Amino acid sequence: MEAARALHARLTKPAGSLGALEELSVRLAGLAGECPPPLPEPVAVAVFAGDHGVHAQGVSPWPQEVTGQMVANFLAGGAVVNAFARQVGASVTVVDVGVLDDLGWGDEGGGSGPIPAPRSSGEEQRRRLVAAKVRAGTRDMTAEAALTREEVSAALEAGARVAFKLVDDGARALVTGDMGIANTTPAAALIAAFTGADAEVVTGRGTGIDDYRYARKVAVVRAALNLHKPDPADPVGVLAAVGGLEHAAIAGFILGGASRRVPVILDGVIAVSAALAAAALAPDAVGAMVAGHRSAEPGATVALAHLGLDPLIDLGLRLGEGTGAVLAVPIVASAVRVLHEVATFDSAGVSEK
Ligand SMILES: Cc1cc2ncn([C@H]3O[C@H](COP(=O)(O)O)[C@@H](O)[C@H]3O)c2cc1C
Ligand SMILES: O=C(O)c1cccnc1
Repeated sequence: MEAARALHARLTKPAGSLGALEELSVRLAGLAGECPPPLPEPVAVAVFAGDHGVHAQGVSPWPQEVTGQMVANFLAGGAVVNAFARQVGASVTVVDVGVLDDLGWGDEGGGSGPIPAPRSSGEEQRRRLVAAKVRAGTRDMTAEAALTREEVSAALEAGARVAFKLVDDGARALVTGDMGIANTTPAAALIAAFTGADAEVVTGRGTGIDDYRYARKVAVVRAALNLHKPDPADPVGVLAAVGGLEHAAIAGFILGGASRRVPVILDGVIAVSAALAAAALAPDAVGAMVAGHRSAEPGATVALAHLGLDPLIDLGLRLGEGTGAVLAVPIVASAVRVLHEVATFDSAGVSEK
């Protein structure tokens, strides 16, 4: 990091003129342990999918089968995250850690299902399904713990395994994605549990709900927290009480990437709620996290502040899937490219002030 700061001071630009990109490139040099750090490419997006027992409480206007249907859409290349990933040349891996439907591809574990025919886009995209279902959806956290500790461990390990495989296959930046109808509810509960913020402050409208349903959602988050009183010093216990399988898997994915010293670009509120769990398990993992964007969900801002991360972009997105994080990829790559390619005052013969 010292070497990166010293190099920045010699590049042909006023010191500090690249704002947040300078500190980002310094952090990435620290993560890699070398200056300049490797360019963060190729990029691999992993979309973790799961369903939620708390859906029964009326917290989302969408039917649960949309989760499995969207998995098929990701594999066909037709979701927003596919379009954005094509724009930056990223692969898309879909990981079933907890979808209610069996997706028709069996769950023998580790295999990859048949990929539907690509949509008619000229650009190629590597897409793959990883079958790693821990359980067909969580339990309703307002009645009992959403998961057992063993199920949380299995999901954490599934996420870490995906990170290892993607890095072994060459990825030099990982992007978190999520799909799971009702998953903004456990995300809010996780953020409240880890930061101590009130349920009302961290709960948002998710896919878009009216005032009646919103009041109900806040009450559901509050009821789950009151029932389980999760201890933030026990992150596996917090994930078991009020988490989701995709939340736990994303936490494992972050830890897997961090342990390989590869940057993990975080998407929206589901990702940052999972990042709080990852940070509670291994505080050093924050060094590998890059906050891709600020989700419109209020809990995301609370979680980012707790992690001490500033988001790179703020476009009012509230979709998930990894979309906001994929949009940040060119910014992360540009920050690193500066350290590789920009001339110094000496080499370019530019006068200093
Ligand atoms: C068609 C569709 C595509 C999506 N892609 C991401 N989400 C996002 O919305 C869901 C969370 O919002 P809530 O908690 O309000 O249910 C998650 O599946 C999330 O990934 C989608 C939602 C829908 C309906
Ligand atoms: O920020 C997100 O990831 C998000 C927001 C709303 C709905 N689904 C996801």
